[in-house]
Amino acid sequence: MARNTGNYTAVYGFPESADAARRLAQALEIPCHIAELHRFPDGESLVRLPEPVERAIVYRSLDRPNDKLVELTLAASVLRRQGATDLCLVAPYMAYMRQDAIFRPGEPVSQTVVGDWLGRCFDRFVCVEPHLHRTHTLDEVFVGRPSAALSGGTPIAEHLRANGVASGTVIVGPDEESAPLVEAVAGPLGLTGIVGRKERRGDRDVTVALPPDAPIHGRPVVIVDDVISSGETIFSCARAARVLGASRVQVYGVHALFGDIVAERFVAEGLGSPLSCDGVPHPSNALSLSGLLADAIGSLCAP
Ligand SMILES: O=P(O)(O)OC[C@H]1O[C@@H](O)[C@H](O)[C@@H]1O
Repeated sequence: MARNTGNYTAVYGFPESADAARRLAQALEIPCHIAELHRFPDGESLVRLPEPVERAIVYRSLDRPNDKLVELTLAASVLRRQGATDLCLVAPYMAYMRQDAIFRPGEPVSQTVVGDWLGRCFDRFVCVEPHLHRTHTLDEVFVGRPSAALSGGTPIAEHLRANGVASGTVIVGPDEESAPLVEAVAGPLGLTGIVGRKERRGDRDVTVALPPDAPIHGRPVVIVDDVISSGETIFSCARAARVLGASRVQVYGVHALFGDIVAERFVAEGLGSPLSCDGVPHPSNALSLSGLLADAIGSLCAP
């Protein structure tokens, strides 16, 4: 049976994530066009999207977001001018979600600012693990716009199943906020899931404590988290798992935001390479989100 495309007739991608945009278009069986980007010597961007359609999916994650936000705004403007009546932004990684409150006087609520901004450009939104903590749903971010916040747990559970996960494996999340992801991985596989307690004192100053009675001794541990950035959360969590006697530690991060120096730390910490989803292009990408995203687009636009 043909997949429900939500009546969207094309996916528009951007050069840095062209392959993932094409995979989504392929899953939906619709064409994919890649935007032409030009960077002027003064740093301004120009976006060209020559193929007009009425209902368009725009695919782009907002890692390293500042230029991308402007370019998405320009892209939406081009598509509207060319007659688009419905624009769905598929941004597997949505930026500025972590500043969802004023933590110190004088700060903005960046999540609200960016939500309002993109809500003026796009009609619908699909994101994966959008770091909704104090804000509980994407409806509060993109007010009045239909949206879907997808769990990265399904592709991780599928990957573990396909690779023959050992029955005694324990799925570990570093903090209470990772509990839904842990459950989405452990539940379908019938595995035990536990979460730790994280204390963050600075960007790279993090300690994760696991419950001392966690049933980890002699068992393989899989740590799962929504984002890996400095890696400190994972490193601390992995150390805690080893102190409790984990027989081996494997790591999955939904969104890999780290560079080479952090990748080397993974090796130095004896963790091997973490695996990530392809929402943010990264050498650790091993899990495709295309099927999950394609299914969500159909449901988001179901009559
Ligand atoms: O510790 P690093 O990798 O810098 O940051 C990632 C962590 O910080 C949190 O916001 C994320 O949910 C994740 O647990």
